[in-house]
Amino acid sequence: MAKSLGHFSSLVSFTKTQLSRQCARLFFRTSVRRTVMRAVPSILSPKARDFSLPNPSWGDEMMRLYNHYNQQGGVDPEGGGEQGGRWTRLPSYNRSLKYAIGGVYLSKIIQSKARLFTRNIQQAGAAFEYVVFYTNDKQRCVCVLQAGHLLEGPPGHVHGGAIATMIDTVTGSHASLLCAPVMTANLNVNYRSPIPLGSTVLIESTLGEQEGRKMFVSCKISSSDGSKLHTEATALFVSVGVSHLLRG
Ligand SMILES: CCCCCCCCCC(=O)SCCNC(=O)CCNC(=O)[C@H](O)C(C)(C)COP(=O)(O)OP(=O)(O)OC[C@H]1O[C@@H](n2cnc3c(N)ncnc32)[C@H](O)[C@@H]1OP(=O)(O)O
Repeated sequence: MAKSLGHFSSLVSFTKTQLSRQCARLFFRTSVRRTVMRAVPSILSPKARDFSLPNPSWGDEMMRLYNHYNQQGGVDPEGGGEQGGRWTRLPSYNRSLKYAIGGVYLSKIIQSKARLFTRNIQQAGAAFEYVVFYTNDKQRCVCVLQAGHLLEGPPGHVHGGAIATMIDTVTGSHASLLCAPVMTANLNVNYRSPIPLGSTVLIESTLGEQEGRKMFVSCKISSSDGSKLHTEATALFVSVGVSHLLRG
């Protein structure tokens, strides 16, 4: 009797062990399958969100200027000829890496949590809402910026660091159009009049001299009707090899 009870209890414990192993295997397989099923479409997805397209947070002035530059080839009201006078919208992603060939895939593998400073706020309209256009000859860029409430510096006005960030972004995007990758070597900013929080302004970037790897760019920020000058800046960009970025 004692012997058969012993057999029974060892059979029960054997069955329990088998069952728990089977369950563990099943759970592992299911959870791995679930993880893979979730990850694969995102890794294979060829599309990155383009942040420079309108969203519901864009106000009337932002939309008016977006349409002005985007529609009908966005003919430059100041002229500049057929070649230089038409505007093309620059797409905008939340990582610089996504601009490279295969970058959308790479960005999911390399430092996958990294995000471009100006495109990392979840709430639309809270910080930097902007779109950049460039002329066909790539000599000029214009950015329409709507400055959200999270960019406050002095009460009711935009933080100087946020303004410098946008100047770096626009002139940097401009220089990148000509020779990527580039890094900012020098940035000089003159703040002439404060930018009201929530307002829409124009950031204009003009290509200056190019000397070897160096690109000089000038920039100004003005009110959307052009009546007030807010900021003037100059920047120097140096084109670098990819190895410079990997070295850190
Ligand atoms: C599409 C994506 C959209 C996103 C746009 C966002 C744009 C954001 C851009 C950034 O914010 S980059 C981050 C801030 N910048 C840095 O962290 C750069 C740090 N500095 C460096 O990595 C190097 O110093 C630099 C790449 C700028 C230059 O190093 P190099 O070893 O490649 O060049 P080198 O020092 O030999 O200098 C090359 C030329 O530039 C000149 N140069 C370099 N730094 C300078 C400087 N600070 N002022 C004036 N000239 C400078 C230098 O004199 C020389 O002139 P010459 O060829 O005539 O001799």
